[in-house]
Amino acid sequence: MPAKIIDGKAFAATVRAQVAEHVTKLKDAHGITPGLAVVLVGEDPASQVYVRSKGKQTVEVGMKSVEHKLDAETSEADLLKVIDDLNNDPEIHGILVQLPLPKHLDEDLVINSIAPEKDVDGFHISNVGLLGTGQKSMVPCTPLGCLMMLRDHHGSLSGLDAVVIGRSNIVGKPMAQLLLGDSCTVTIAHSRTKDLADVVRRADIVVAAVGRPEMVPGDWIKPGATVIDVGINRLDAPEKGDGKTKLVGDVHYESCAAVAGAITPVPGGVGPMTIACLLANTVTACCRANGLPEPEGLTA
Ligand SMILES: Nc1nc(=O)c2c([nH]1)NC[C@@H]1CN(c3ccc(C(=O)N[C@@H](CCC(=O)O)C(=O)O)cc3)C=[N+]21
Ligand SMILES: [Mg+2]
Repeated sequence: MPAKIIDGKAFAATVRAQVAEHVTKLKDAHGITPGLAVVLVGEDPASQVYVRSKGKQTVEVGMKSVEHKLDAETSEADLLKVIDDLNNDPEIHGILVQLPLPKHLDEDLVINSIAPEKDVDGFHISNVGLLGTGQKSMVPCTPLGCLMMLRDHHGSLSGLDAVVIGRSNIVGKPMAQLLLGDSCTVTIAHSRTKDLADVVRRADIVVAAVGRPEMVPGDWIKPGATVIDVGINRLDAPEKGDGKTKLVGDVHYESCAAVAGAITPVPGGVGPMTIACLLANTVTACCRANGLPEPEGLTA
């Protein structure tokens, strides 16, 4: 039986609708508009496209969107000043500094200068520690989106074998924490893992987040397993015409879809859920800042 395709694009639309509903409530009952600030340093074209689509979706759900575009040579002190102003701005509930930053900036220092309660990426060391100890935190958007899709598909994740391929602070490690929180048996695999194929073959849930195009073949997948593909890799696609490109994930879609029970496509899987969860985190942060009840089902 071919895999069920988990439609992240459609799922993200339902998450945004829930966010929009909560935003309306905050405005009508309390006169509060959640605000999200995105800080982009440098002119990377891919980042600019991505930041624009975040800004557009932020406005569509009724929130305030602020963009700070700083040039590539911005000093660390100037960037920290922008962040400090946003930390102290009562109309801003969420702050995202687009990564990666230009080399001369200390990424850890910059991220840890964001007020933890406004850190809608969930990358601040306080949020990492809170998540790791099962306390209320801001949860990184990509793993949160993956968790929502997994819970929706499986109901309970309790007791399932999960293998996360990739150990980044942005996806792999927080994903493992969330799966552990839902009582999975979790393995984090990476480029040095011995017998990766055999490790992956045990998994009921495979989350691929390595950034290597199509590296997971179908014969690594246990029949019926759920495959969550976090990779977004742009490759040349001469077969589509001169200079054309295509997006592929970290799993080889055709062969994995033939054995998996369910799979997320690229594009239209994890990517749209990441942005939807950014909006969800911003509403959550706004509610916490104002001592109001949080939206249900939009946090871990
Ligand atoms: N502080 C920070 N937080 C981030 O969350 C963050 C970041 N920096 N830097 C860059 C990456 C990248 N990222 C994406 C999110 C959604 C799509 C997305 O929606 N992709 C569409 C396809 C878009 C296309 O066609 O290119 C999809 O998968 O269907 C892509 C990429 C968030 N990032
Ligand atoms: Mg890494």
